[in-house]
Amino acid sequence: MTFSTYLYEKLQHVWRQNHTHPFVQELGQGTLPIEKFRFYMVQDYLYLIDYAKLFALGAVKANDIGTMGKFAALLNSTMNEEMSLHREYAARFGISLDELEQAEPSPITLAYTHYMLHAANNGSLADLVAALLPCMWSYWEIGVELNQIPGASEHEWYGEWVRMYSSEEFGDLARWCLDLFDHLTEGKPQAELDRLEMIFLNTTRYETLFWDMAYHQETWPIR
Ligand SMILES: Cc1ncc(CO)c(N)n1
Repeated sequence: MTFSTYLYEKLQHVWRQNHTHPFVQELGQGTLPIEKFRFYMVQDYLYLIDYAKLFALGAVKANDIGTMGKFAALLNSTMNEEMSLHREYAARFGISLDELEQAEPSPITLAYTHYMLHAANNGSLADLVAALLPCMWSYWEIGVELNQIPGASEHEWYGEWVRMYSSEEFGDLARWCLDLFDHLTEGKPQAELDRLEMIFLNTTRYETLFWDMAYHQETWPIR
């Protein structure tokens, strides 16, 4: 069994909380209040800035030219495609570039991105990928699952989100990340696998906390 399959099966009870979260369910049903999605978009833009840095660090930590090139391509497509799509999508919700760039990260956004950057900066390439994998994999799975709800991909406001994350292009990225993780963890000592499992578990949990933060539009309780 690959390490990703092992983690996936072992952590299903945590993993599924992302799928069943009211934010995700209401997004798929098209009933999510627009202000909650608007709040999510701004925080997710801030998230993507640090997420892109993980790809840059992946290029630094890669041990072969092929992997290095792939991380460079991921950095480029996140910075110059996904984020510009995000800006256009945000504009439809009346969110200006200024608002996106001057927004303050919420406590959860800050904790999540800094946790990922800490794992990536201080660990091996496997640590970096363990931090990254739940984000990509769970968004892809959620995208595919929501895309099966009749009308979800054509929804006036949320259809674009569903189409983006259920796309073959996004699926290819998630699959590449999965294969890399399984390759990097093959035959690794148990102590290292245990550390990677903790990182994977924590970023899976942070995904749920991120949906929760958006659903409740949580900012700093202290201004
Ligand atoms: C919080 C979060 N996780 C994962 C993704 C997938 O890119 C995203 N855009 N935002």
